[in-house]
Amino acid sequence: MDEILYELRDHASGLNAGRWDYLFSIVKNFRDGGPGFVLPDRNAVTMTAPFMRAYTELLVRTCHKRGAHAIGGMAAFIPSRRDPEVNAVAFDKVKADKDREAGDGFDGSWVAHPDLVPVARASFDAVLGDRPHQKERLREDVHVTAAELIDIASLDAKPTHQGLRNAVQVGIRYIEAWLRGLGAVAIFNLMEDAATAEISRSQIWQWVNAGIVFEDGEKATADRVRKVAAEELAAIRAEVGEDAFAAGRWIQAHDLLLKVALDENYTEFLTLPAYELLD
Ligand SMILES: CC(=O)SCCNC(=O)CCNC(=O)[C@H](O)C(C)(C)COP(=O)(O)OP(=O)(O)OC[C@H]1O[C@@H](n2cnc3c(N)ncnc32)[C@H](O)[C@@H]1OP(=O)(O)O
Ligand SMILES: O=CC(=O)O
Repeated sequence: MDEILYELRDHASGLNAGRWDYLFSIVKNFRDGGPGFVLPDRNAVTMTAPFMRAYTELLVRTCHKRGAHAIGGMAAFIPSRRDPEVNAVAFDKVKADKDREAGDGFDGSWVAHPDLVPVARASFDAVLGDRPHQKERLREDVHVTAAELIDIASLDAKPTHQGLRNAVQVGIRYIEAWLRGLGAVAIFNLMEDAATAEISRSQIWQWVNAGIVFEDGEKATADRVRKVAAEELAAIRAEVGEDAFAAGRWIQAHDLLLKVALDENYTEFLTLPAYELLD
């Protein structure tokens, strides 16, 4: 982070804790690093996981040492103007996330949706008051080692069959939207973008290649992934109806997900083969 700030010194005002890109980088770079690097279901890796906390606190310390702003990351929860229950969950989750960031020393944050601006603002105002930032908090109490930044083995959670299904669902739905020109999409009330879709397909790749055994005693195999993907494609077809299914790019999305999740040679970015499918 010191090097990034140095190189961008004439252009950057701070660093953003891009949590999803960070998580994708971790899965991607350590995908075949052995059992100690197998991540549990994506939704079980929250910002309070020790290695995520370590990296965000180090970001605050590094930025403030250099006089740069530490900018918080994007919580995935999307509010809904139509569903008060979904809205309440999103507001609660985002409030907890922004309270943590403001308490940890971030100077501001990033939100996915305009309705979350007042939520984030309230969390930061409670800590900052009238101050525009808290760069004077140097966080010299933060001492993070390289090992702590990748301490995945300390996570309690394990990959689950439902986590595999969710990764397949999100992967197909996101790639289908991407092929129609969308970059960020709300799926199951969570913000999905290329980084979160990359996490989903890379986790499938990692679980299959590591031969993970799920809680039901079944192994993660390519056949199991294909079966789940076929079931999910059928469920989507029933959900959207024949006309919308035919008008969408569902089959291409299904096929591409299987390719980037199961090909023995891990594809560097899922968007590379996806670009070849664009009109
Ligand atoms: C993980 C990462 O890498 S994060 C970085 C990439 N991700 C992003 O930037 C996500 C940005 N957010 C979004 O794209 C959207 O909020 C979505 C796709 C998640 C949800 O969008 P929608 O389904 O359109 O949300 P919704 O219907 O509630 O929108 C309500 C209104 O707010 C607008 N809106 C929603 N998000 C945004 C935004 N980020 N900025 C400006 N306006 C927005 C909508 O256009 C809509 O406006 P309208 O009432 O005039 O039509
Ligand atoms: O780019 C944003 C992120 O959270 O990753």
